Amino acid sequence: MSAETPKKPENIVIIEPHIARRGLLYIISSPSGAGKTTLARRLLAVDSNIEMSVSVTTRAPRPGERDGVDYHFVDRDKFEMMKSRGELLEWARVFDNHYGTPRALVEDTIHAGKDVLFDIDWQGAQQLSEKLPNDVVRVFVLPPSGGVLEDRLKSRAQDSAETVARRMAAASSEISHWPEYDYVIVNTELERSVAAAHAILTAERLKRARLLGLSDFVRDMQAVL
Ligand SMILES: Nc1ncnc2c1ncn2[C@@H]1O[C@H](COP(=O)(O)OP(=O)(O)OP(=O)(O)O)[C@@H](O)[C@H]1O
Ligand SMILES: Nc1nc2c(ncn2[C@@H]2O[C@H](COP(=O)(O)O)[C@@H](O)[C@H]2O)c(=O)[nH]1
Repeated sequence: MSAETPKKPENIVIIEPHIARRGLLYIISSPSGAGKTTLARRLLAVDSNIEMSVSVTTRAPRPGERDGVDYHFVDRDKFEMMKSRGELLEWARVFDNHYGTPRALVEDTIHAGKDVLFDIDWQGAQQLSEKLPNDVVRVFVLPPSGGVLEDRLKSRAQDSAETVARRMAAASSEISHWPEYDYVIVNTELERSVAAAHAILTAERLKRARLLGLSDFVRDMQAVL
């Protein structure tokens, strides 16, 4: 031990209580291009106890997108089959394509004691909120302005001019759903947005109603006081 390292007093025991907690479903929505995918990736990088829900979609892959990583790319028949078999927890048509959340990964992740992160639109957020009202945490991401939103869609350089125009035309209607969310992040500076998204996750994990093992923990403590 170096001279600078303070010595831990012998009579102090650091207790790290393991208190059982309900897993949460962390939903990020935004108008296309506001930055939710970027934010979601950064959140996964700073927190190892949350897993991404990889959606199925009938949309064609963008350059660089990988099947099974960014999405499960499926045709319309496969999508409909998954729907009819009850394999999707929620689904929606967005910009002429179909998107859905595979149920199995969400259930497996929750059972494994981890939280699940969703990059889904307002329709999906509504469906999950109806099915699991106590487990969802909903975050809406706004761009700093309409002009910045358009710049981001264009500078991403992965969609045609027509696609960018269609997404901009839908932006106002999508933004109108912000009051349905628990939190709103204006994504101006990415680092601040990542910090805000992580702060929300940390605080939501500490909510008393989610700490299933808290009563036992407190009772055991009181028993020896
Ligand atoms: N805070 C930020 N500052 C500058 N650029 C950003 C910021 N956040 C995201 N971007 C950039 O904006 C573009 C759009 O971001 P992203 O793809 O994450 O949006 P999205 O909301 O997931 O869009 P979509 O719904 O179409 O998938 C990307 O090029 C990304 O690098
Ligand atoms: N309801 C759902 N919406 C989803 C899902 N996966 C993605 N999305 C949303 O679709 C749009 C377009 O996404 P893009 O990758 O084509 O730009 C965007 O708002 C996503 O959040 C899903 O499983 N369910």
